[in-house]
Amino acid sequence: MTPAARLAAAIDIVNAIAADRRPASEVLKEWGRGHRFAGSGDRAAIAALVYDVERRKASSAFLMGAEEGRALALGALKLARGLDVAAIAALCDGSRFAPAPLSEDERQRLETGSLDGAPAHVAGDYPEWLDTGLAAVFGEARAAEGQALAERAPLDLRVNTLKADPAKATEALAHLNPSATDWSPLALRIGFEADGKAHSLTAEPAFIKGQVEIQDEGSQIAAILAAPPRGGQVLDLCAGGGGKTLELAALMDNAGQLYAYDSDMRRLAPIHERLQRAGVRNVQVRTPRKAADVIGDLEGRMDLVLVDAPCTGTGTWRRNPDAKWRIRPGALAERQRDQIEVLDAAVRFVKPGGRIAYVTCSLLDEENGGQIRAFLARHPDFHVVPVEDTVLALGERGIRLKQAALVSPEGLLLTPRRTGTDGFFVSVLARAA
Ligand SMILES: C[S@@+](CC[C@H](N)C(=O)[O-])C[C@H]1O[C@@H](n2cnc3c(N)ncnc32)[C@H](O)[C@@H]1O
Repeated sequence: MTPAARLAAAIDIVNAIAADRRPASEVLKEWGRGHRFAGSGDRAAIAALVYDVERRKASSAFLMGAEEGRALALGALKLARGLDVAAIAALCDGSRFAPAPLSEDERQRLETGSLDGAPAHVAGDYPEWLDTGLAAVFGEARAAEGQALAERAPLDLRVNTLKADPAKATEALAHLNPSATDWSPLALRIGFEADGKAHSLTAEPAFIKGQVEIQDEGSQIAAILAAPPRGGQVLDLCAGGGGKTLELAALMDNAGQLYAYDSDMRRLAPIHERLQRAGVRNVQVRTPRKAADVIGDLEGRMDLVLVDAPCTGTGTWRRNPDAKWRIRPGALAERQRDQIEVLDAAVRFVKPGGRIAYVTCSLLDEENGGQIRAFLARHPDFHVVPVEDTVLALGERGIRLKQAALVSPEGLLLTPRRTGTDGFFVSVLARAA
C-alpha cells in the first residue's frame, strides 16, 4: 500500500472506532481480516497512525475545526508527527486509494492554525469531565501533564536478575540500542522506531530465555518501593498476569515465600508460564475456587501485602491512547468501590508491624490519596510510611526520584512529564507492631 492509501485506511478506522465506541485494537484486527491484501508492514504502519490520531484527538479537532476522522488524522499528522502542509498535501493527492486533496480551509488551518486559547482539556488531549480531577492534582500543569501522556511510550524492559544482569542483557540486545534509565537499576529502555511501529521483543532470544521482561519503569519502581523483605512472607493480592510478582521474586532473590492471588482466574492464568521462563522458585500461585477461601491460611502472617489495585489506568494513556476517550464517570466510581474492597481485604493478612504497598496506575486523587485517607480512617492501626523512607529502597536514585515525583502526605506519584514513566501512585502503609 502507498503511504497515501495507508492514511486513507487509518481515516476509515478512526471513524469506525468513534462510531462503535470499541477499542482501537479490535477495530484494527477486524480491518486486517477484511483487507487481506494489506501486508504486515501496512498493518503496523496503519495501526501506528491510528494510535497517533487517538493521542491527539481533542487538539486536532480544535486545530481543524471538525471532529470526523479526516480532520483528526490531518491534525495529528501535524501535531503528533510534525509534518508540514506540503508533506500532508502530498499524502492527499486525490489519486486512487488516497484521501481527497486538501481544501483551502484545511490548508490554511494546517499552515497557520495553533492551539492558542485552547482550554486545558483540549491542549492536554483528555476528556473534559476529567478536568476537575486532574486540576486537583496538577493545577495549572494539567495541560502539560496531558501532553506528556499523549506522547508515544518507549519500550521498557526489566532485567531479570535471576537469570542475567544489566550488562549481559544489554549485550544480548545491543542491536536494539538499549539504554539505562534514570531510576530503576533494573531497567533497559528501547526507543520507538521513527514511524511509531512496535518492536517484536517477544521473539528475541533474551526474552525467550527469561533474561528480560517487558515492564514499564514506573511499574518496576512500584515493586522496588514496596521493598519485599528477602526471606520474608509476601502476598501479591492482585497478581493478574504476574508482572510485579516476577519482579518481587527477583528482588527477594528467590528466597522466602511469595503468594500470588487474583480474584480473576483468567487474568492469573499466564503467570504459570511466565514464572517458569523467569526461573522463579519462591512463588505459590493461589487460584480462586468459587466460595473457597484459598488464601485463608495466610491470615495475620504477611510481612508485606502488595495491592496492585484495579484502577482507571489514567496513568497508562501513552500505551492505550484510545482508552482515554472511552473512560466514563461510572467506571471511576466502580474502580473506587473495588479499591476499597481490596484494601480492606488486604488487612487480615498483614502481621503486626507488617506493611501494605498500595499501587495504582491512576493519576486521580479519588483512586490514590483519597483512598489512603479513607483507609486510615477505617483502620487507625495503620500509618503511612513517609515517602523519604520509602524511596530509600532505591538508594541515591530514590532521593532524586522524590524530587522529580509529585509527593503528597499519602505517597508518591510518577508521571510521564515528571519521571518519564507511566503514571503510577505508590503508598506504603505500616501496621502498628
Ligand atoms: C492492575 S491489575 C494487576 C496487574 C498485575 N499486578 C501486574 O503487575 O501485572 C489489578 C488486578 O486486580 C484484580 N482484582 C480486582 N479486584 C480484586 C479483589 N477483590 N481481590 C483480588 N484481586 C482483585 C483484577 O482481576 C486485576 O487482575
